[in-house]
Amino acid sequence: MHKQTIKTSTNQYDVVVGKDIINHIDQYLPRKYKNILVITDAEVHSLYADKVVRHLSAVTKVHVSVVPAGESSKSINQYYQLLTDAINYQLDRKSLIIALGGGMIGDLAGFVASTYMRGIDFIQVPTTILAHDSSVGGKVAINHPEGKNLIGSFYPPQAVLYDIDTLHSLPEKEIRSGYAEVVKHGFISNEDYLSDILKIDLTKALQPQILSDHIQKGIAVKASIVEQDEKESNIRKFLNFGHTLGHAIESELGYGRITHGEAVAIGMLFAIRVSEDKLASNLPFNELFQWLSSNNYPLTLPPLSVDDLINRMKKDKKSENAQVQMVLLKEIGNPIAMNVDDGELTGLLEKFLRELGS
Ligand SMILES: O=C(O)C(=O)C[C@@H](O)[C@H](O)[C@H](O)COP(=O)(O)O
Repeated sequence: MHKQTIKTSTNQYDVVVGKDIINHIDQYLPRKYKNILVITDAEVHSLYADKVVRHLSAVTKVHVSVVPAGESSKSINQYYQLLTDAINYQLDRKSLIIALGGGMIGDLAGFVASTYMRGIDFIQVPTTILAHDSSVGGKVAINHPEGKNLIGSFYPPQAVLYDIDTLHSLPEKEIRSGYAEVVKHGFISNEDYLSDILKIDLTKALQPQILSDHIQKGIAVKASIVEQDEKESNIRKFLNFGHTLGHAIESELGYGRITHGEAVAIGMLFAIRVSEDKLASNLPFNELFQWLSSNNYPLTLPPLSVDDLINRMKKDKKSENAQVQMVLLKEIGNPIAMNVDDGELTGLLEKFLRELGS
């Protein structure tokens, strides 16, 4: 078992990564909670919810709310329904919400916890590779049809309990989605970590030791950034590498048409092309492209309007005065957040989409 404590200027919590955590979840939770709501999705529910409930109901009252799997559940309607559940289950300020699932569940349940009665405790129990990123750092949110994560808050969990046994039942699409964020952590931190990641073949069974090592390194990269800049006034933006176009693609296509990680993968390729153009950076575009393509990431998109994508990018949270800001790389491990003006962006995006054959 590996434990990392995240310490920011305002709070502190542990991220525990290990095996067989779900089967002993009662031992990881403080006894003080008398009423717990587990929020999960239909797929995770069928795999793990019974276990969680069985282990917790011996010590406390437990309710379960299940939402449909997929990004489209990060909606205002689903959020409202969960608040209604919390009221009906008589959760009070001393109650706990457990987010059992991937990034969508962590974001949605965390946002419910951050707003119900002005904020109650929540714990992240991630079950996907992607959640090594989303469960750490306290960003919680739901989507607006106009843009990803536009409604949200910074609301750190009380703990992250990451049972890596859950990762071995993931469908390929989920493995791809999660690994895009692992690759992102490699690009913004260091060359050795990145080249290690790009050696892995996602189409074959992942070796538990390698997977766990990649995840722990990703969490460490994220932790060190979040500890210095929890509210994203500066270096936390670097964690958004690949997300400016990635989020625009997700919302433009309609949430759930492409996974978050698959969209971020395309976004990282674009950010590399922009870095080459604006910073004359020498980055492994071809190597990343090859790796993505041999691991079956979708790299062509249905026809999308460049103007519409740019309008979406302007709604990104990094934008100021309707100016698109992107995270670029001077080199691997050396990111920078830069404004890119509309004219330049149009030309670069048209060229990039042609290059992808979209
Ligand atoms: O934690 C962060 O900060 C990140 O940017 C990590 C991203 O991978 C994650 O998808 C995050 O939720 C995106 O944040 P947003 O502020 O761009 O919505």
